[in-house]
Amino acid sequence: MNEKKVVGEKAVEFIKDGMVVGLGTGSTVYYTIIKLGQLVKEGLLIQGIPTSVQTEELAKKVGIPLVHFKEIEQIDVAIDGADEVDTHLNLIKGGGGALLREKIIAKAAKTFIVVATPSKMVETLGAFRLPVEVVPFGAELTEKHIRELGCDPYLRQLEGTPYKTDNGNYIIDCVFSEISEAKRLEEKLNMLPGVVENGLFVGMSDIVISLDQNKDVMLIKR
Ligand SMILES: O=C(CO)[C@H](O)[C@H](O)COP(=O)(O)O
Repeated sequence: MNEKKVVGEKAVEFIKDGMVVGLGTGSTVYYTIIKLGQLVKEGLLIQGIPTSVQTEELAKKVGIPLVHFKEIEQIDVAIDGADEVDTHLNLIKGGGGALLREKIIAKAAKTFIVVATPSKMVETLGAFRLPVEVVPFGAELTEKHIRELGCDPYLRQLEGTPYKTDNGNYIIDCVFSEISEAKRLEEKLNMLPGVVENGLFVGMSDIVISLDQNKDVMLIKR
């Protein structure tokens, strides 16, 4: 069973004609986007807003019409994956480096749906390294300040050089053994000069689509 495909495709059931849809990034929401492309070919009328260059290219390839922020009044539904989902439906995101655009779009959406295989479901956030997007200027200093919040920070690398996001920034992946106060940490990180955004999504998810112990689709609502 392809779990990512099952949960990813389930999300399209929430999409109706006329909606503006935030399109997330990653290998789970990939299946949502492919399925939406099929439905568009069959006559579904939607407009998409991608959260990354990678998703923009995929959406164009499968024929989902895209729209710019200035042309819309609201985003009806945003669908995205996650790296961890806790029991309060708080998330760590950004494993694919798209956390800033993902958070902007999730925040703007009336309904934010997360597609997550059971391996992403955790009691407490923190086993996955928390991605923090920082501006390149003074990144060494920003990293030092992040370390002072109690984590081991690692500047993300790609082929021997610092990984760059679609926004031209760096990602610092932070090992916190356990994140007990996610909202407080989210705020503390974002108050540091040089930090653009971090991958904690607290109180943002409306629905999480996953699988139960029998591998049946499960909807968890806030
Ligand atoms: O936050 C993300 C990208 O920035 C992804 O949604 C997250 O990494 C999950 O990806 P995948 O579905 O490939 O496991």
